[in-house]
Amino acid sequence: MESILKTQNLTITFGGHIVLKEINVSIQRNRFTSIIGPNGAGKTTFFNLLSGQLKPTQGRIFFRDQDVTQLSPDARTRLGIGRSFQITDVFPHLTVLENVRLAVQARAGIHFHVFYPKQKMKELEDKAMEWLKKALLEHKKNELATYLTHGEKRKLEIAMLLALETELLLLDEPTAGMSLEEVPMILELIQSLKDEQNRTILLIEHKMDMIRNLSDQVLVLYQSELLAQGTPEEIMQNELVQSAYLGGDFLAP
Ligand SMILES: Nc1ncnc2c1ncn2[C@@H]1O[C@H](COP(=O)(O)OP(=O)(O)OP(=O)(O)O)[C@@H](O)[C@H]1O
Repeated sequence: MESILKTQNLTITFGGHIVLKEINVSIQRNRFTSIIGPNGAGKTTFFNLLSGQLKPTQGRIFFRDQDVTQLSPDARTRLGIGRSFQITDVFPHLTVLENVRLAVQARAGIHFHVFYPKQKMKELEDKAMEWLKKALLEHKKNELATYLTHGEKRKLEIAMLLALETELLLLDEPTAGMSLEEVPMILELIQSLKDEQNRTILLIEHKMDMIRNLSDQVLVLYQSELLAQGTPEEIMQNELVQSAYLGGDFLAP
């Protein structure tokens, strides 16, 4: 199995407090990998290191065998590491389509001009519509982003991420803060991305039951360390994982 991303002894400390300690993982190309663990385990920090928002205290990150440890977030996006946008990155007073079009423009490296040729603008919008369709949000294309429900905003973030056309997608708890009715639509979207089998997806999630059917591989972070990695079945049966979560709802079906 071909690996697309590797970390080597990845470690970060904040003011003497170790948040991640010597994390060694290998992420398989075109596979779906979930990262689970309790609050404060270091999951988001791990993503921040992969996307370049943070630099490690020690250790290295390799993407397609290239050492990217010191590269900026933009340089990593250009190489193919895409991090999901946060709701705060969305322009609230632009429409859904305009937000995605801006991501398409960013990907194409085109800056906005007042006299932008009409035909070119149409091409960008057509491309943006493709991503909106994929994110199951085309019916909201003319809605101002500010009026979307929380779940729809998360779908918009994913549409903007898809518009960057990166090979690796980093999704940080896309269902966080959603109402129960909204969760299935995001799971459906993630499942459809997985079904295309041409992307490598890394997903952070709190609960095992959410990702059991989606994941090829699961990484468990616990108290700053990689506690276990394996298939969902292996993780469910792993004694270390079971004892770490004894009494918690983490392994609940
Ligand atoms: N920039 C920072 N400065 C200081 N401490 C930080 C910083 N970023 C994260 N931490 C600390 O690192 C630890 C891990 O945080 P992180 O957000 O990565 O955990 P998490 O597993 O994503 O948790 P959650 O599931 O609650 O989102 C926490 O104790 C947090 O306070």
